[in-house]
Amino acid sequence: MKLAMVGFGQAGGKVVDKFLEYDKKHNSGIVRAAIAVNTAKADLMGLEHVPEEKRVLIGQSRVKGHGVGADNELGAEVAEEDIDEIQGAIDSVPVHEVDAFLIVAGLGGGTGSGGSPVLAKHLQRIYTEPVYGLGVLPGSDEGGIYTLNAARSFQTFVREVDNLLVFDNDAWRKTGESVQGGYDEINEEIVTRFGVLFGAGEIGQGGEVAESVVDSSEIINTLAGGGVSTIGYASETVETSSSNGGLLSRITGGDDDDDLDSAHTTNRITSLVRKAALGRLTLPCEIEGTERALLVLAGPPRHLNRKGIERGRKWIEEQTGSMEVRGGDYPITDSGRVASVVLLSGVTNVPRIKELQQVAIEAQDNIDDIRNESQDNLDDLINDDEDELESLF
Ligand SMILES: Nc1nc2c(ncn2[C@@H]2O[C@H](COP(=O)(O)OP(=O)(O)OP(=O)(O)O)[C@@H](O)[C@H]2O)c(=O)[nH]1
Repeated sequence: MKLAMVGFGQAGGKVVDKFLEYDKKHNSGIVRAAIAVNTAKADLMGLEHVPEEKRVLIGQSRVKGHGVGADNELGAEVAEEDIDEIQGAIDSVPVHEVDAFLIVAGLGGGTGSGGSPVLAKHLQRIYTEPVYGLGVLPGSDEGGIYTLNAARSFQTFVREVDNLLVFDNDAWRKTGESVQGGYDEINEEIVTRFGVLFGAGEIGQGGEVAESVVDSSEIINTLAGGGVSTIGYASETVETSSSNGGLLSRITGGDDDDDLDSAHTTNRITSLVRKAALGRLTLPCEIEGTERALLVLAGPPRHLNRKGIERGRKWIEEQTGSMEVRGGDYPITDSGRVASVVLLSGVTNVPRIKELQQVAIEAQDNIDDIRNESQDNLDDLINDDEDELESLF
């Protein structure tokens, strides 16, 4: 699936930068275009892979390249005022070659949290391609203003996009460690999960044709209908071998050894599907009640089979109660792993979202206290930021 990605704010920019790195490394061809938008000049300068001409600094007249300091109302205003500058960068994207837009942002800050819904609304008005969001929720130790921003942004973002894929930093920080310490690992996790999902169906030249192909339309159909999505992932190392059975032998079957292999392969797949769906999801939730799901099995073709995928698919149907579960494979010949990705779309029973909604309601009452507390933090942040900028120029 070919995407035009827009990283909005610091977290969004870093994740899109990482997607580009992943794309180069795996030759997966999912990032057809990448743009980074920010109010902080230093954040844009810190990116490694997004081309310089695709880095858009907005709000210069308001915040002079220093960021909006977790003020997401200001983030939204600035995005509206400078939407033409963002559109200017999007104008150079061959939109007819992309399957969808993906706007990536941390929902706890100011720029991405406020600006992403504004951009989503704008893109929906101009283009016919679906517009998805990848929203990162803050760690619960980050403070009231981050939670409040996330609560508000989430509500607006989910309304403006065709589907909001969510990653919860809070569920991914290591015990006893603040989330700030571990962004590299977390971003790796995000990119691996979404990379396998979006990479399915994008088989490069000379690649294997999948036995039951997952293509862009299956991903789009699973995400259609809106709401919130989460992703489960599990993988296992497998022995690599040059004696690759290939498509024909997988269809025609083989001798007894092959039957044994095939049973083993089927069992491995079904166990990986369970691990993915029942293990840590990008947004932890009850999987029962999920509206639609997609199962992707990625890895060397000889370690994938239709029977395993079919069993895995049926098992997900039983667990979720959904009648709309798709499944297929994503052959990667030279991979040393078999990975299972489960996309659960339209999830409803999500404790973290209920908590955020509660926060948004309570916050209406004590917004001034939170803002005052955050103003002190903001003053410190701006001082740090200025020191950082001075050292860069
Ligand atoms: N997963 C992940 N989360 C991040 C990263 N950087 C920041 N965050 C999270 O994103 C939120 C802050 O958003 P940022 O993207 O830093 O803020 P911003 O959109 O640039 O807005 P301002 O800095 O307020 O102008 C916090 O909840 C952080 O936990 C990152 O590299 N990876």
